[in-house]
Amino acid sequence: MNESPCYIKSLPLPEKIQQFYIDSGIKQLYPPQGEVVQKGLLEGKNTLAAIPTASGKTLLAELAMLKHIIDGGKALYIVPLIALANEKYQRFKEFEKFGILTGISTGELESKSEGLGKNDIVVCTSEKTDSMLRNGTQWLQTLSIVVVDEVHLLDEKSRGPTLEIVMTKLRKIPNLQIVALSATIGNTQVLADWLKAELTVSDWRPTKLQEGVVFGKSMNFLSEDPVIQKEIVHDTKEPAADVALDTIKEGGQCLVFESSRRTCMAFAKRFSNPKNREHKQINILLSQDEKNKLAEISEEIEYSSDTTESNNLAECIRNGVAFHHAGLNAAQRRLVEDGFKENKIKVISCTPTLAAGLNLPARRVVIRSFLRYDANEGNIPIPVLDYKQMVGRAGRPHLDPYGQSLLIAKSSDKIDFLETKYIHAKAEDISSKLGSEKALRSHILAIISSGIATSQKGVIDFLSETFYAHTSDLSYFIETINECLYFLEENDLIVTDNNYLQATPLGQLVSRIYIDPLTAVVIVEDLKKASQSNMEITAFSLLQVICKTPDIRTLYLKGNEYFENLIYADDHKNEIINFPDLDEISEISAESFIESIKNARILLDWIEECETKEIVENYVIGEGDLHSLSESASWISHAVQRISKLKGFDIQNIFLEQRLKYGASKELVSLLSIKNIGRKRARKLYDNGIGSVDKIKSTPFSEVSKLFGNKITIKIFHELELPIPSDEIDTSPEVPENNKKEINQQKNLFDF
Ligand SMILES: Nc1ncnc2c1ncn2[C@@H]1O[C@H](COP(=O)(O)OP(=O)(O)OP(=O)(O)O)[C@@H](O)[C@H]1O
Repeated sequence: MNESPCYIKSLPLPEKIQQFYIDSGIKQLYPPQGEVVQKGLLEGKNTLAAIPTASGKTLLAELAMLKHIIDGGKALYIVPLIALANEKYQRFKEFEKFGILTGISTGELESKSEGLGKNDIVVCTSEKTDSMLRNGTQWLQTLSIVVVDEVHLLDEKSRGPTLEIVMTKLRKIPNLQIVALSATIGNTQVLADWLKAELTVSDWRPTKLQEGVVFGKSMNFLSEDPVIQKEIVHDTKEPAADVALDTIKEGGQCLVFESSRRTCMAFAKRFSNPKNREHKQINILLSQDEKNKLAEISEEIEYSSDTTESNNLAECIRNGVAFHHAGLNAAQRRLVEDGFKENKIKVISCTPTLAAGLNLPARRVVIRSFLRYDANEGNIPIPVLDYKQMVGRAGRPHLDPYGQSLLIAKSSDKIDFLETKYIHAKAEDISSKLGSEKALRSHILAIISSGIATSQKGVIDFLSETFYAHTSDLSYFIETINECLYFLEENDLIVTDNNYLQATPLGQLVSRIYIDPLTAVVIVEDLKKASQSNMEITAFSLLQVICKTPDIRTLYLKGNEYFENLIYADDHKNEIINFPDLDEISEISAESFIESIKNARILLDWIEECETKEIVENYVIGEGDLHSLSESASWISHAVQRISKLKGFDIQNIFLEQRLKYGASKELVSLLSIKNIGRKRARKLYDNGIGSVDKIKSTPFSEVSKLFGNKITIKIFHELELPIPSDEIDTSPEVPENNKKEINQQKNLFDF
């Protein structure tokens, strides 16, 4: 391979684009980037780049996409997470100055999103891409390049199969170039063979990474030859805290990875307790200016919510350490991430979700425990791939001379173990997770519904092109495919006529609205039963059906919640459509029934306008949990409505979809259609006799502004195209306090 440097100036791109990169400090490509270009990235060749975090994968994608667009093509950039989609979208929007348009879509799983096609680059999650493919979105067929970010996530049980199917479908577009970006994994060559791609594997990084183990008062960087040892000056009796303090002292930032939410918050709390040594020492290390900046973030966190967890987070940040996990609401997560990016927050105690993609580099990364809890297997060691993703966050390009990562050894004999198990270990092979019936049934229905396959052979032929088929035994696969076809036919989702397969109207709907066929089966069964009986269907009845479906990631039962919810279920027997005989069913089924009761109760409280603080504290859940539960329930309630209509069930519309989205009662639904009105403002309007959009239209500006102040009222009047008295414009008093909280609340809800 040619080792000579590859300059931006030498790339086949217009001068103004070359200059854009040079002005941003990128004059020449990093060696692995150069290798990828040399192997044909800009000549349209399929490419698999398996190179470490922060070594410039995004730049490769940009160069390839720009080349296509200059030549009249169109690009799709697929990401695994919404947060990552936003990050990439913001970046690609910088190309607007060259007349290159970027669009983003992460939600609305039933829409064709034809409007997105006007863009040159579209950033989407794999689920959104799959839904557009199912709905026959035309512009997808005009793509000339697809970039798949974090392609190693093919290995992930919940989302990998969708990514795999999306890639298999997209590969059928003629002359499409696929650029797949991956972390370093074991079987890159196998993946490259599947993609018919040129492969570049490298462990080169722009900033060197020293990987080590802490034992006692000593940091031992074992990846170095000779091994580098460094004594830790601080002494809090907590090695991870000592390393964090040492990092701050050196002017750096530190990420501390914990294995659970509980330990993640506990670590941050120890730092924030004025009685503890950690806090005393961090207090000395931070300057007054730094403390002021932390206090500002802390105030914003307090503003974003009034839950105890939010107050705890605010308190921790005020005292120098943040925590970050999926239970936080979206505004809080963003405040912590931005605070860290801006170098205001020096230490984040986090769960591994933070390592999954977002560009949050730190001088040091500490992994406090290499164990992770698994519901089936108990505490198990994390995979090397996850370890590499976490430690890969260490070292900020252009800012740090090197990055350092540290595992904690609790005893001296663990040092060798950790060295072999992680530091010198190669990441595992990835494997397809498409082989299960759960993963396959939804995609098989979609293939049939969209006409990709019209026979069993057609289904098998299509699936023979997947990564699963490329790497596994087909006979077992075919058996599972046949079981799925049987399931779909049994449940009226497909029909077979002389070997000709066709989706029924129900099957077509299920595929388009993007739900698991089993979800549809549960809904149909329960709605049928309900419509045949005389029972009164309440919001709780439908919420319980929704919470039984496999598309809802329910919140688990804790402690003695089983019995408490069993009693509740018994008291509300009349409202439950399908009350199983708990003595006759398995323990697991009984538990999941009771779990559906708990989750339905949470959602009922939400749509009955209980305060968020009250809900999260009563059920001991995070705000983020509540929002993702209500978001997914809102999506399934849409499915309930559509299926009910299609099948002609006589179920009264109780507006669950909108109510779940905003957490509001039925009488507020019409007000919630206005952009700046959420649950609290709608309630205020309603209680003041302004209970509908028409009523707002007939209410004087001054009356509405008494409730919300001028600024918000102007926004509402603007949206409704109502005249605003000229003397009211911009003489506004500030928005009342709880309304500000509501703004954040709404933002969060749309953010998942
Ligand atoms: N050839 C280069 N010369 C100088 N800086 C570069 C070069 N390539 C990329 N960078 C810079 O390095 C940083 C990391 O690059 P980038 O975000 O593309 O990495 P990545 O591999 O996509 O990271 P991650 O896996 O974390 O998403 C960015 O600030 C980028 O501008």
